[in-house]
Amino acid sequence: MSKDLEKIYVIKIGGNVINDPEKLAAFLAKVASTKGRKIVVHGGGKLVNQLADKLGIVQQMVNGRRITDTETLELTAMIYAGLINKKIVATLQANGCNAIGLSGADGNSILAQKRPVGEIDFGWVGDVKEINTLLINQLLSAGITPVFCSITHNAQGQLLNTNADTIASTVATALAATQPVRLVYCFEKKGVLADINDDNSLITSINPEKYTQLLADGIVADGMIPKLENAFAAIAKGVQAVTICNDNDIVEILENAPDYGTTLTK
Ligand SMILES: Nc1ncnc2c1ncn2[C@@H]1O[C@H](COP(=O)(O)OP(=O)(O)O)[C@@H](O)[C@H]1O
Ligand SMILES: CC(=O)N[C@@H](CCC(=O)OP(=O)(O)O)C(=O)O
Repeated sequence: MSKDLEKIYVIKIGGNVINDPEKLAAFLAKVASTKGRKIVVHGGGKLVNQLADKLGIVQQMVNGRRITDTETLELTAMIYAGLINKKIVATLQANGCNAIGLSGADGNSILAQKRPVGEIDFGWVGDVKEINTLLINQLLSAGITPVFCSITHNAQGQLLNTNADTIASTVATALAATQPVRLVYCFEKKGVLADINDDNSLITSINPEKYTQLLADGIVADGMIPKLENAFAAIAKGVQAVTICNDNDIVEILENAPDYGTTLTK
């Protein structure tokens, strides 16, 4: 891999920030101002929870992943691939960043397969099989920022719901085979915290051994579990750097300012 290649940033934004219009607008303005090749990834699980509640569709999460029945799949596709994706793209456009919104079906960008039924039947949840790096690289070369939502497809007409942290990790990993990639998970907290209620308890660095301990001690839970699993998978498969940080700090993180966020190490 040539060291001269310009780094690609894969930036994932979390559901709580998406649900706060002011925070989301401020974050996207910062992303738009970032020079170089970048990819945005989003889910929007919090908004789906709120709407499902209003519609009386009971939701169930297991290890941070949504059990996706047919009604839930339709709701998630409408919200992730529709409203949220288009709002993010429109806001990037308003900030002078030419972006294009994609589900995994668009341009066959992310091919997935339905998760096999094991101990738990996750329903229409997709595990990623293949990333169309050719298409992504063509878009990046044309100066366009791809914006991926967390809906994928199986190439047989079936949409699937895939965790957005997994999309970010697998896109970053696929691109890292040929060029340097930096993966940044942005959410509403300062990073991984030793005490979830204390923003001053930032854990600055985590390796797999420390993760095992944090998990056993119940310090990381819920949506932080798939985030960390995906972060470590990316590091193990060649992504240069992975950080979990606050949405407010994205510029500082991309400029490598010290003391921001949690850095993952091998
Ligand atoms: N140790 C921890 N530090 C920070 N957040 C944690 C921790 N353990 C669990 N969490 C939870 O993980 C959530 C992030 O995962 P998730 O709900 O999937 O959000 P996102 O949409 O940002 O991916 C945080 O909002 C927080 O409630
Ligand atoms: C299978 C699965 O769990 N899919 C996720 C996709 C959205 C997501 O990951 O959204 P956040 O990034 O906001 O958490 C879900 O429906 O919640």
